[in-house]
Amino acid sequence: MELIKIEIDNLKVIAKKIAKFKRPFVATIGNFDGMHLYHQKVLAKAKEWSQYYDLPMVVISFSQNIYDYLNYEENRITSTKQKAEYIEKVYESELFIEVLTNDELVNTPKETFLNILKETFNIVRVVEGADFRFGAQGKGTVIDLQAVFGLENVWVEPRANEISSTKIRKLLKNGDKQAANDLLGIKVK
Ligand SMILES: Cc1cc2nc3c(=O)[nH]c(=O)nc-3n(C[C@H](O)[C@H](O)[C@H](O)COP(=O)(O)O)c2cc1C
Ligand SMILES: Nc1ncnc2c1ncn2[C@@H]1O[C@H](COP(=O)(O)OP(=O)(O)OP(=O)(O)O)[C@@H](O)[C@H]1O
Repeated sequence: MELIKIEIDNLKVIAKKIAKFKRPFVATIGNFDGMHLYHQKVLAKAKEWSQYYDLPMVVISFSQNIYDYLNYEENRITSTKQKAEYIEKVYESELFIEVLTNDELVNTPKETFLNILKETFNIVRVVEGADFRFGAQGKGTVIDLQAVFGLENVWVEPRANEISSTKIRKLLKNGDKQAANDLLGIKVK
């Protein structure tokens, strides 16, 4: 698996780095902090589509959770290195992209982000949970993904409210490591 770190406003460099893959991608995008059970569900579906349609898989993540960036906080459970190792080992993804979280990313309108996914990354299928948000102020939703990629090319995993990275961070803050690790793919030591 290749790990590429990019900045969202450097499209020419991104295009150059992606060009060697030649074929369109199945993508999933998100923080995937901790790889909890529903992250695993989303990633497994992306893998399944990648195999079924014979397309390479790309996981797009961010150097920092945008919420943390905006609030000058650091609540990460898992490092990029741990995430990349897990995605390579368990899902054999061809590509892992880490987008630098900066003001340019946060202010990228949803239309621009969609255009980058389609034109620069050559993504044709996307897998996300129902509450996935993207673009400035988190205005983009899975409906926007469906409008651009086609209804049949976007898998929407129903939201299971009992599990989120936010809830797991709270468990860890309260010292309940066992309960957190029961939900996490990448265990906390
Ligand atoms: C280009 C881009 C810009 C974003 N801008 C914001 C933002 O301004 N405010 C915000 O709360 N979240 C923003 N988000 C983050 C999303 O709300 C979301 O946290 C992230 O994409 C992961 O998806 P999920 O946590 O909804 O599953 C942005 C995401 C992307 C990809
Ligand atoms: N409980 C869940 N049920 C279904 N899909 C989920 C669930 N949690 C995350 N996902 C999906 O996994 C992908 C990556 O999610 P991401 O890590 O960005 O957010 P998150 O786990 O909801 O984190 P947070 O709780 O910090 O918002 C997204 O498509 C998201 O919708």
